[in-house]
Amino acid sequence: MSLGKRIAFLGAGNMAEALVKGLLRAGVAEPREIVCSDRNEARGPELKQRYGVEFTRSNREAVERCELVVLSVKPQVMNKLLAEIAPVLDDKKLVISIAAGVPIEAIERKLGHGVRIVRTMPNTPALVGAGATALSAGEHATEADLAQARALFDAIGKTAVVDEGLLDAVTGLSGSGPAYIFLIIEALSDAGVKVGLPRATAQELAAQTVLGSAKLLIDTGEHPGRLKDQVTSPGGTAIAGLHTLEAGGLRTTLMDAVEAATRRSRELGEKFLEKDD
Ligand SMILES: NC(=O)C1=CN([C@@H]2O[C@H](COP(=O)(O)OP(=O)(O)OC[C@H]3O[C@@H](n4cnc5c(N)ncnc54)[C@H](O)[C@@H]3O)[C@@H](O)[C@H]2O)C=CC1
Ligand SMILES: O=C(O)[C@@H]1CCC=N1
Repeated sequence: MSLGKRIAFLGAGNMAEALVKGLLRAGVAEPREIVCSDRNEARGPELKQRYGVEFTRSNREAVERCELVVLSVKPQVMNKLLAEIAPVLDDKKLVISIAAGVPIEAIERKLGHGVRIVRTMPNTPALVGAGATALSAGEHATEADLAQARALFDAIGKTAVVDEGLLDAVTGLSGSGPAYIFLIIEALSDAGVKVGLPRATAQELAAQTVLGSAKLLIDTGEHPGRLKDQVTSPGGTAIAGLHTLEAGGLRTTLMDAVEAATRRSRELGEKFLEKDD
C-alpha cells in the first residue's frame, strides 16, 4: 500500500531509477506521488514513459511538491544542489541522502541546522526488490523519521540501521558489491565458455549459482564454510577448484577490494568537506 507521501528524487540517474522502479513495484508509492528532477532534460520522457512518474528540470520545484526529498546526485555535485534547494527546504520535510561519502553534518551545514536527515547507502538490486540498504539518522531526525525512511527501503529489500561512521564500510561492501558480483558472474560465464559451454547457458548457470547459493545461505542460516564443505567431496572436483581460488588469493583480493572502496568513500567525504563551495 502507498505510504501516502510524495517523494522527490533530485538527480534521476541509475540509483534513483532503481529506487523508483523498486518502490513502484512494491506498491509503496503511486507514480503520481514521485517527482524526479534532473538537469538532463532527456531523462523526463524516459522516466515518464517507463514509470509514469512526474518530471521537472527544477530541483526546487521537486522539493516544493514533496514531503520526502531524496538526494540522489553524485557527491561531486552535491554542494551545488544543496545551495540551490536550501531556500525551499524547511524542517517539515524529511531529507534522505543516498550519496556515497557525504557526511550528514555537511548536509546540515549547507541546508541549515534543524533539517531532518537520514543518510543511507542502498544498492542497485533494489530495482528488483532485493536491495541491501544501511541507514543512519541525523541529529534532528526523529525515531519516526528513521522508521519512515526504513519503511521505504524495507519495501525494496533488506535494511540495517548503523552508526554513521560505518556507512563508508557499507559503501565498500554492499553499496559497491553488485559491481563485484557482476564481474564474478561475467568471469564464471567466460570460464564456462572456455570449458565448452554455449555463452547463454554458461551465463544462466553462473547467475543461478550465485542466486541459489545466496538463497541457500539466507534461508538456512548456515555458516558459509559449512555449506562450502557440503559441496566438497574428498578428492573431488570442488576442492580442486577451491585450491586454485585460494592459490590466486581470492579472499585477500575481495578484502582488498572492499577496503579500497571503503577508503574511496571516506576520501569522497573528506573532499566534500574541504570543498565548501
Ligand atoms: N549506482 C549505484 O550503485 C549507487 C549509487 N549511490 C549514490 O547515488 C548517487 C547517484 O549515483 P548514480 O545514480 O550512480 O549516478 P548517475 O550519474 O547515474 O545519476 C546522477 C544524476 O544526477 C543528475 N544531475 C547532475 N547534477 C545535477 C543537478 N545539479 N541537479 C539535478 N540533477 C543533476 C545527472 O544528470 C544524473 O542523471 C551518488 O551519490 C552515489 O554515490 C549509492 C548507492 C549505489
Ligand atoms: O561507485 C560509486 O561511487 C557508487 C556508490 C556505491 C556504488 N556506486
